[in-house]
Amino acid sequence: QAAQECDLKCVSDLGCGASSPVPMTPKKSQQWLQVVGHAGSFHVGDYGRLLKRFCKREQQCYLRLMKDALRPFVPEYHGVVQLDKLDYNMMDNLLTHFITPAIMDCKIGSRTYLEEELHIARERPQPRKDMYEKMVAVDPEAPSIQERAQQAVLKTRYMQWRETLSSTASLGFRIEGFRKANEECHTNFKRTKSREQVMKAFDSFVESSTQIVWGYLRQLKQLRQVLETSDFFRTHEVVGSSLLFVHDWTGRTGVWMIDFGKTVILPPHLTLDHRTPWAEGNREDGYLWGLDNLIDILANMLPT
Ligand SMILES: O=P(O)(O)O[C@H]1[C@H](O)[C@@H](OP(=O)(O)O)[C@H](OP(=O)(O)O)[C@@H](OP(=O)(O)O)[C@H]1O
Ligand SMILES: Nc1ncnc2c1ncn2[C@@H]1O[C@H](COP(=O)(O)OP(=O)(O)O)[C@@H](O)[C@H]1O
Repeated sequence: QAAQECDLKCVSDLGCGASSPVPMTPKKSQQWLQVVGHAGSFHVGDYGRLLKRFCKREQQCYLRLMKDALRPFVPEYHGVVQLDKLDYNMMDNLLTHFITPAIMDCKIGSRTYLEEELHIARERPQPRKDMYEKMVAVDPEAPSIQERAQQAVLKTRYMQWRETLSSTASLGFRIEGFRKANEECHTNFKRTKSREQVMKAFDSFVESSTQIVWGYLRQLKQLRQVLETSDFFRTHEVVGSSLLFVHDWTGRTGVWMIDFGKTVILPPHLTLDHRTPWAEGNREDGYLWGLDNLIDILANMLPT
């Protein structure tokens, strides 16, 4: 995807107590690649930073995350900046310290739309033609008679269909796409559903390197431990968020949580364990259930 270098105007700093340190990375041309996600949302900044189109919900999450035990597992957040009259959230570019990295985006959780989106779909249904077209491109038989007549589907219906077609519903995560160091890009995982299919895709991503699998497994277990104690995690419905896996030929690995555009704070009386199955109203997102399955699958890729 195209990304461009830019001169920034800082419109708001971190009023959250997080330090805004002296840049550790020199002001030089930065490398960045987008695996999946909305096109045109990002710009590459200086000093190893990345700009993502401003989303208030995501900003609020990053401000809270900068004060939470999860801080080491998310990109460092540097406030809001303006570029060509548009606002952006500025964060660390996670690829900065890798050499020609391989990158994978894994969407975690058993539900990919917010409960509030379900309410809106009921109150003000807005069938979408673009989603109908994406659906029939994968499976011409998928739409119902009514959907076929309208040539349109509701977003929540499309999202549920994507969940059951992939491993989201059965394993609590799905591979969205990856890019290998040799620039090979793989994004055709809409039907990757079984443990065996996921394992095969993962093996291709790490090019059968046991050392890399070990590295990721260690980091995922650390992340799980921290998630189980995090105040942020206990008090938020985390939907549509991904784990970004990055490694390079030196054997270095890194896993970070990204994309908090659909992560919302819960009402004060409610907390989640992220493992209980979702039933409408309980707000559970299956995040830890998915992470448990992911860890189990990676562990099974190692020699016994
Ligand atoms: O992956 P495909 O099948 O193309 O479907 C996409 C993803 O589910 C996006 O979720 P994410 O951003 O988590 O990857 C979602 O964005 P949001 O739900 O975040 O908006 C898009 O909704 P629209 O942006 O409404 O089209 C939807 O079209
Ligand atoms: N902090 C980051 N550092 C490096 N790459 C990133 C970072 N954030 C996002 N990306 C890249 O951009 C892609 C899309 O990011 P995401 O936040 O999920 O966007 P969207 O909300 O449009 O889905 C990721 O798969 C990854 O390749």
